Amino acid sequence: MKYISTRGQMEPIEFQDAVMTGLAPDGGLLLPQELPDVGNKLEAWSKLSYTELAFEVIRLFATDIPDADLKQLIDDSYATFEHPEVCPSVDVGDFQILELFHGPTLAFKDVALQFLGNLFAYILEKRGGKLNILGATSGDTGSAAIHGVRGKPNINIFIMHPEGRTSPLQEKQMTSVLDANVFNLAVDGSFDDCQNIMKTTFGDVPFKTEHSLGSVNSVNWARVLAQTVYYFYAAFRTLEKTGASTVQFSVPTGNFGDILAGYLAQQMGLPVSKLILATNENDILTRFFNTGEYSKAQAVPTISPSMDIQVASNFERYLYFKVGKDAAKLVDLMNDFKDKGVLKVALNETGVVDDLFAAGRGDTASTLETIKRYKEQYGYVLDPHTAVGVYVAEKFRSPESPTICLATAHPAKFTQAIIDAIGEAVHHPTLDALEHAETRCETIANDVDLVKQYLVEHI
Ligand SMILES: Cc1ncc(COP(=O)(O)O)c(C=O)c1O
Ligand SMILES: N[C@@H](CCOP(=O)(O)O)C(=O)O
Repeated sequence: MKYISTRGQMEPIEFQDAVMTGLAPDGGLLLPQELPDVGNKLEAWSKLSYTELAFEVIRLFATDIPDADLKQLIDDSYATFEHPEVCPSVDVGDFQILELFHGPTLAFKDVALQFLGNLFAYILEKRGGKLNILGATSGDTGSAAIHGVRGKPNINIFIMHPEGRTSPLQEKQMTSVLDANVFNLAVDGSFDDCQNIMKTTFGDVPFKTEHSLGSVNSVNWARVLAQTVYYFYAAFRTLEKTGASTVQFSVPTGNFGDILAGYLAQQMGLPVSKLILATNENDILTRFFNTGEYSKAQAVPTISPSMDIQVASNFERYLYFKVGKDAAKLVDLMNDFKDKGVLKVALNETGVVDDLFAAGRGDTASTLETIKRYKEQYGYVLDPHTAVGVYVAEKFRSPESPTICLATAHPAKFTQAIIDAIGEAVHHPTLDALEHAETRCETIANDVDLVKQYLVEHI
């Protein structure tokens, strides 16, 4: 399996090169040349454990890693999860809640980043050399990535977060990791600013090459790939439980990485009838799927801070499929967005961009109300991001197709929102243990050159 850039200006490369490259040199995102059709494998796959399934899915894409090595990488990566099923689903009201928060940092990011951390170490051990990771986070990628690579030889990790715009516990999870290879930078700006600094730095190809920069964000193909696995796993559990022939997924969305993984699973043959895209007040993606217009806005802080994003990195991968894999058309659209702050696609005959998607937004009041209602009716506490997904899913219930709502983080990470919703905090021992932890973090202006200078001084 070889990888190409959405912008068409790169020779195809192998999986391990794709993992180390992160963002393509032409500024595009990497995708496999072809997606495999796995329709005839689904029945056999439905009987596998999570790690067995991860092996079968990932080996179709990681064709330059020997099977025995890949199996070991996967087993090591998911041994750190506290639930034996890795990503279990539970019945809550009308929905299946897919709990993706049983990894070390209590968010869905661990599913891919435990694997990616081990994959980086594996590739560096085989090839030699060093890797300097530059990442941007609105709260969860940062700590999951840091926990995936802390203390690993020949890897440094530099994570930028928007100062004061993550939850206090999310910040503590990152800044309390004191390993010498971990650097936290609090940027005076939004997550979009952090992501822009990251992509601009990667866009300076000589600088990126000289300093061996790599990516842990969903820019990295391996992130999206590892996330496709739980769509298959959860669909199998729900299909066998309900006897339905299709499922729908509701996904709280910011950078469009998680829902893209669902889209790819559907394109590969998983019977998904609908992908319900849910945003908070930062609703560029909801507006796009409902109107065909993807137009820039300033991100505002909300109680689901990890989704406070108005430029969605992986949207470019979806758009590439939407324009029929025509790189030139994709580049024109991305240039429109860069130059005019807006890009437009035509609506179909049913008046939407894509019948596979249904999109909606939840605001602060509806998020708090949903958390409260689910606690009162079902004794289940949703985190604020998951609550946005559940709230929007309620509008798109289907009698034939059961809905799986992705629970992307543990509620204990968002103390204030949970107190505001149900009047008391929920706890998790991993987070309680951080109460008196020492922290280390530097503040920095929203300035690409300053970040580059910081990298040069600390690599
Ligand atoms: C808890 C949580 N939910 C949802 C999201 C949105 O996921 P994505 O950015 O892949 O759309 C994020 C951030 O990525 C997150 O941390
Ligand atoms: N919500 C994310 C933002 C970064 O997304 P990624 O999927 O591209 O890493 C976060 O928690 O940092």
